[in-house]
Amino acid sequence: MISQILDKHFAVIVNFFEADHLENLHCQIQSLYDNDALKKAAIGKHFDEHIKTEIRGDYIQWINESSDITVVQQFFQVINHFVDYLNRTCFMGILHKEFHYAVYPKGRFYKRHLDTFDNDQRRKLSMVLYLNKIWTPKNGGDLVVYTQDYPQERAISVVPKFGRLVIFESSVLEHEVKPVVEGVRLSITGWLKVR
Ligand SMILES: O=C(O)CCC(=O)C(=O)O
Ligand SMILES: [Fe+2]
Repeated sequence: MISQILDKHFAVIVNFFEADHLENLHCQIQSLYDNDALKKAAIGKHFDEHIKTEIRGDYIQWINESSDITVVQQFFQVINHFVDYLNRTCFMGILHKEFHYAVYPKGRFYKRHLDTFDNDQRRKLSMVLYLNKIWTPKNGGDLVVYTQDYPQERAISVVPKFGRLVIFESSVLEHEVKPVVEGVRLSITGWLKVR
């Protein structure tokens, strides 16, 4: 997996989280959505930040390690273990992380973009964990990652199936979320950061 990230800047992993943990995370995000607890996502950083539904239409809620919700604590235990591993074996120097729940209702998308900002390059790895119980290509909402294969880029589509974890280099790979055709697309998205 690590060699895939280093070679191709990109990896798709299953079984990173245990089945009952995924189940609990699914219930948590579903109930937040059902209770209208998520906010429209913005674009940019600080003074640049604004909401633009024509670029990005998801609803989010940031989560953090000091949460008193057990499933969230467990989530960060797995992430911390992974960060330790990356820092020990690949000397990645990851010091910080940020994660949020994300929900894309029908018709919503996120146009092609990079996860780093002009005024902030600290994001090293992007991670997306999909939490849709039933999802087929007909539901839409594919993640499309644009690889930089010379001489022509390649578009790789990932169907956001339950339990899949996508990891890619934040400053290297442009990507987009295709419009959701049917259903509600649930995920946790986050970044491992240096400094
Ligand atoms: O949900 C996904 O598949 C990707 C989301 C994304 O690109 C982002 O939030 O920056
Ligand atoms: Fe992104």
